Amino acid sequence: MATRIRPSSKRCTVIGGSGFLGRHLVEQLLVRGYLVSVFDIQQSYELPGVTFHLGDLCNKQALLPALQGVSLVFHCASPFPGSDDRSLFQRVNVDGTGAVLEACQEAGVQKLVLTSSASVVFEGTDIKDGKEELPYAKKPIDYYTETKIQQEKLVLQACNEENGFLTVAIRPHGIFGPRDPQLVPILVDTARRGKMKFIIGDGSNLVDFTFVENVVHGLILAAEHLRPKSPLCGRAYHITNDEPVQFWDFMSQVLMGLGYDAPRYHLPYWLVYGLALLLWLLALLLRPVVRLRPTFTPMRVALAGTHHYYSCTRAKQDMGYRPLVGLQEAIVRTVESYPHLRRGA
Ligand SMILES: NC(=O)C1=CN([C@@H]2O[C@H](COP(=O)(O)OP(=O)(O)OC[C@H]3O[C@@H](n4cnc5c(N)ncnc54)[C@H](OP(=O)(O)O)[C@@H]3O)[C@@H](O)[C@H]2O)C=CC1
Ligand SMILES: CC(C)CCC[C@@H](C)[C@H]1CC[C@H]2C3=C(CC[C@]12C)[C@@]1(C)CCC(=O)C[C@@H]1CC3
Repeated sequence: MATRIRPSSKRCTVIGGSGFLGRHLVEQLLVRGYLVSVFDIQQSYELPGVTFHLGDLCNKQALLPALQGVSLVFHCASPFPGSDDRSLFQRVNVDGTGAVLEACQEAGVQKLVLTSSASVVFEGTDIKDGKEELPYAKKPIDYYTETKIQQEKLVLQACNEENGFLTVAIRPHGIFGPRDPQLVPILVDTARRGKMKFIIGDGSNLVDFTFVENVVHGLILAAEHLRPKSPLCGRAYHITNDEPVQFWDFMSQVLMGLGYDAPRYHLPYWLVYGLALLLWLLALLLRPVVRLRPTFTPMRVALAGTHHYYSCTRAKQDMGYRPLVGLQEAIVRTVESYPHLRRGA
């Protein structure tokens, strides 16, 4: 029988630690004195003191060596949300999370902090100051959301104080910041192709965009407040910048900060949503012949044209969460971090 290394409370593993959020988390954990290992399907950087374990999280045997002697695990891995590959989402977010749970328990891990998403309650219609009590989306808007719901349920149900295995889910919304491969790059690419001229709807819809360092702070607070009998056990927490902003104002600030024109002309929401739906169906039908990747997916149009902002009161009460970086400073720091995406660069 393999000998189990005694877990140290400052030793942790970040699954998905090569990704955007995961790498910011790793960097902050090091600053706060943690010993960090990364488990990921790829290695995107090197940092002194960080051990990388490469493998697929769906493979429990591959995970086990990365969890030896570790008391705390952060799970931040997921396929790209814009993908249309249903079986990949099912395999990684659902079956893979099952493997993570089994491996954690087998290795004697005491705490698992999942990065879920506030989108688990989003059905494409307005959410204003949404609390964690909102029911999961009955008709999830895409495969990403569908499998993030199942993933969160699996993780929260696995919380078992008697067995000494505690779990909590953090639900960020619209993460942005330096090195984000999604929000700013997609926005700039759309602008460079001349498709960022239109505002979907009347432009007054409020949303949450959350600076990556605030999400990291929420994840670490969650880990540190997750103890036997604490209110965090088996619960979900919204983490936002606590400063809802008009979607199109935010987009315009980022675009103008990088030297692009802000969108000006309005298009009716339902028209654009209907077109996005048609395009999505067409892409599905043509998939055996050609792989179309529409920029304006139904999910993105819904996110661009509705209110979706969430209350983080529960996180404030139970773990003393406050955003560390305000929205304006976060936008400036983000824009400055993308010199290569500036107009004309
Ligand atoms: N970005 C956002 O706005 C939001 C993100 N989230 C959640 O935050 C988490 C982190 O997201 P983010 O940092 O943006 O995503 P990234 O894609 O940047 O990071 C995810 C990492 O996980 C890796 N990965 C994917 N599949 C596997 C696998 N089977 N085994 C091991 N590693 C794997 C990825 O590798 P590769 O790149 O090669 O696939 C990547 O390195 C996710 O759980 C996401 O659902 C929640 C709310 C908002
Ligand atoms: C083309 C434009 C209409 C929109 C360009 C920006 C979008 C790429 C982003 C705006 C809101 C973002 C967002 C996510 C991904 C990137 C955006 C669609 C998520 C879907 C990422 C994963 C989540 O868990 C929820 C996020 C909500 C906001």
